[in-house]
Amino acid sequence: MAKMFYEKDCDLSYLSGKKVAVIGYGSQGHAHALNLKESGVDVIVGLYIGSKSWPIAEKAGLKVMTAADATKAADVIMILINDEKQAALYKESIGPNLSAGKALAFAHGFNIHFKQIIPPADIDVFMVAPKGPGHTVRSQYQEGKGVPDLVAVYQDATGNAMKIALAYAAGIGGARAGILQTTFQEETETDLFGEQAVLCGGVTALMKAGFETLVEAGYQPESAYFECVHEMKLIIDLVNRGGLNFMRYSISDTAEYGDYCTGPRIITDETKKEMKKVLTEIQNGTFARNWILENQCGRPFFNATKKKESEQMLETVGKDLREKMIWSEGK
Ligand SMILES: NC(=O)C1=CN([C@@H]2O[C@H](COP(=O)(O)OP(=O)(O)OC[C@H]3O[C@@H](n4cnc5c(N)ncnc54)[C@H](OP(=O)(O)O)[C@@H]3O)[C@@H](O)[C@H]2O)C=CC1
Ligand SMILES: CC[C@](O)(C(C)=O)C(=O)O
Ligand SMILES: [Mg+2]
Ligand SMILES: [Mg+2]
Repeated sequence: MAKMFYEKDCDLSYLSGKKVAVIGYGSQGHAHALNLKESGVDVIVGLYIGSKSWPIAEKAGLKVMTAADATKAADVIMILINDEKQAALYKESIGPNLSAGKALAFAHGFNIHFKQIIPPADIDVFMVAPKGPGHTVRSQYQEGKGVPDLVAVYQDATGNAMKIALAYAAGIGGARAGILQTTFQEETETDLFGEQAVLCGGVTALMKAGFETLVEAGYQPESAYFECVHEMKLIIDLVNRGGLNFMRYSISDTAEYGDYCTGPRIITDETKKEMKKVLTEIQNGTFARNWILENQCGRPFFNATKKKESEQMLETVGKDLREKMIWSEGK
């Protein structure tokens, strides 16, 4: 049984009298910094001179400095810049400014697990990984809710690493939803697998294939968009609320019969075999090596695919439909 923590298990006072540096102010960075600040934590933001995030963080009322200065000033340093840039920043600005008893924190285990960052033994190293996008970590917190977090301790130099991690997770709102104890290895491998095979790669490929099948058969692209893309969230909201059972209670019996007959024809044994291959390539480091190399040679595949994907019909049709929705007015 997984070990879970909730608000009653977390003591925010483990961050009292401590300064937390949030390095990076993007999707996760803005959410962690603002949620912690509103939870009463002393937060600073670490960026680089010329960063486009710098004025945005300052406008939100946060004290901003370079990553090196923020590391010097803080007791807890949470690295929230892009995974592929973390090793270089650590080497240049963070590592040289760490001292015994500080804590280094991550929201994803990639750089520790794949040994791109090797911290000194006299500091705490922990992870608080929200299981959701940064903008949702922020909006859920503002609504009095939270996104579940995974926590893990890689090094416990002070003896308090887990207590500090739980306080941090509570400070960003995770304890309202549930905090699950894990390891850097489990978080890294499951997160990479989930985003590639299911949440991002799997879902977009499924929506695209459905959209294209309908359009190629002569149906209106707008109709295909509503059916295979827009409605996805509405169906998933029901799963989120009450599981597959509640979704199947809400949909028609016709849809439920089609779900049972056709689902296994779309996601077949072959698909599961490929999923296992994807997982193996994550576990044996092939994916990490490819991603690091892709960055070292200027991201040719990433950039070309991003351009092609952003120009596809599904995107242009969807943009037009979303702009005409009543709640989009004035945006
Ligand atoms: N996105 C998400 O929802 C999730 C992300 N994570 C993890 O969180 C971490 C952060 O990812 P994410 O929030 O997506 O990152 P983003 O790409 O959204 O933001 C990166 C931020 O880092 C800044 N930055 C880039 N390079 C440097 C540098 N050299 N020095 C200082 N600041 C720098 C950027 O500034 P500028 O604006 O100038 O580019 C920007 O503010 C990653 O480890 C990721 O795996 C975990 C869970 C979910
Ligand atoms: C699903 C993608 C994610 O893992 C996340 C939002 O949890 C990420 O790396 O952004
Ligand atoms: Mg994730
Ligand atoms: Mg991820």
